Amino acid sequence: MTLAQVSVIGAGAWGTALALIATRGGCRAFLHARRPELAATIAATRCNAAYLPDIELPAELAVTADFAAALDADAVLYAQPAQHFRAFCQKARPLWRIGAPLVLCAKGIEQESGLLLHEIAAEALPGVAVAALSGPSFAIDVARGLPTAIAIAAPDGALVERLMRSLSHGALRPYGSEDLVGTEVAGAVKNVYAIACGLAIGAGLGDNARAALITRGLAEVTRLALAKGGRQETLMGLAGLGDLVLTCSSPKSRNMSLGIEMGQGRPLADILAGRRSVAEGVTTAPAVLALARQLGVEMPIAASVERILHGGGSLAAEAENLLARPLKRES
Ligand SMILES: NC(=O)C1=CN([C@@H]2O[C@H](COP(=O)(O)OP(=O)(O)OC[C@H]3O[C@@H](n4cnc5c(N)ncnc54)[C@H](OP(=O)(O)O)[C@@H]3O)[C@@H](O)[C@H]2O)C=CC1
Ligand SMILES: O=C(CO)COP(=O)(O)O
Repeated sequence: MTLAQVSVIGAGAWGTALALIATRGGCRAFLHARRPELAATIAATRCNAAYLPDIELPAELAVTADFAAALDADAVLYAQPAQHFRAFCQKARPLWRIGAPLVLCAKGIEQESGLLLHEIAAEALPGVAVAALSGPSFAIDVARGLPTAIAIAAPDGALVERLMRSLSHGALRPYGSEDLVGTEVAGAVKNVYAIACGLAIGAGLGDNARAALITRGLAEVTRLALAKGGRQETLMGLAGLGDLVLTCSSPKSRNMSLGIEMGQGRPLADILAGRRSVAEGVTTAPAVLALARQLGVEMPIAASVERILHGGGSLAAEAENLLARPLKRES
C-alpha cells in the first residue's frame, strides 16, 4: 500500500523538492514552513523563490505553517538542518499520530552529543518507526525532474517498500536498504569531505588533490560507519560513494562552495553571514571528530577540515601535514 498523505517539515530547498517528489509519486503532500510569512508567500506565488527559484509548485501541493496540522499525516519527512532536529522532536512528541513513520532527510550529526538523528529520535520520539532518505540528490535537479537515484533505509523492510513505492516516479528511482546507521553516517560525513574538496579547488591544488580527498575520504567514512555498525555495501552505494562523488564534484553543493570560498581566502564567519542556506559540514565536522575519537577511528582528512574550520588551522599547513603522514598500504 502506498502512503495517501505525506508531510514535509522544512520549506528550504530540499523540503520543497521532497514535497514535489511526494506529489509526483501520487501522494497528497503538505509542505510545512516554520515562518508563516514564507508559507503565505509560497502558497500565493506557487514558488519558493528564496530557496528553489524558478520552480513552479503544483496547485495540489499544500503549504502550511500550522505544525499540528502538518503532523497529521501518514508519514512525516524531516528536512530541516540536523542541529534543529532535537527541538523538532520535542515539539512534535505530544502531537505525533500513532503509527506514522518519521523519514530523516537531513544529513548531519548533532554537534553537542555526537548522536545520529535516529538515535535522537529514539530518545525524543520513542516508539516512532524511523527511516532515512539519502543519496546523491541536489534539490534543484530533483525539482527540475532530472533523473535521480536515492537510497531509503530502515530496519523495517515493509516500511522501506512502502516509502519506495510512494515516492518513486518516472525520474526518481529509490533503492532500498536495511542499513539505517550506514546510510545516516554516509550522508552526514560526506559534507565534511565536500568542504575539503572545495578548499582544495579554491586554493588551486588541482583535480588530482580532489580525487585523492574523495578516495581517502571514502576510506575514512567507511571506517567510521563500520565501527558504528553500518555496512560496507552502503558506503559503496548511493548514500556513500554516490553522494560523496556528487557533493565533492559540483559547486552546486553548498558545502563544496563554502570550501571553495574559504580556499580562496574568505573567512568562514563572512561566508556564513552572507548565506541563508545551510552547509551541514560546518557543524557536523566537530561531531564527526568526537564520534571518531569515541570509536577509536582515525580520520586525518576530517580532522584537518575541522582544524581549518574551527581551530585556526591554515590550509597550507594542513595540506602539508596530510601529505607528510607516514607512508602506508592503501586500506
Ligand atoms: N538542498 C539539497 O540539495 C539537499 C539537502 N539535504 C539536507 O536537507 C537538510 C535541509 O537542507 P535544505 O533544505 O537544503 O536547507 P536550505 O539551506 O535550503 O534552507 C535552510 C533551512 O533551514 C531552516 N532553518 C533555519 N533556521 C532554523 C531553525 N532555527 N529551526 C528550524 N529550521 C531552521 C530554514 O527555515 P527558514 O526559511 O524558516 O529560516 C530553511 O528551511 C540539510 O540537512 C541538508 O543537508 C539533503 C539532500 C539534498
Ligand atoms: O546532499 C546534497 C546532495 O545529495 C546536497 O549537498 P549540499 O548540502 O552540500 O548542497
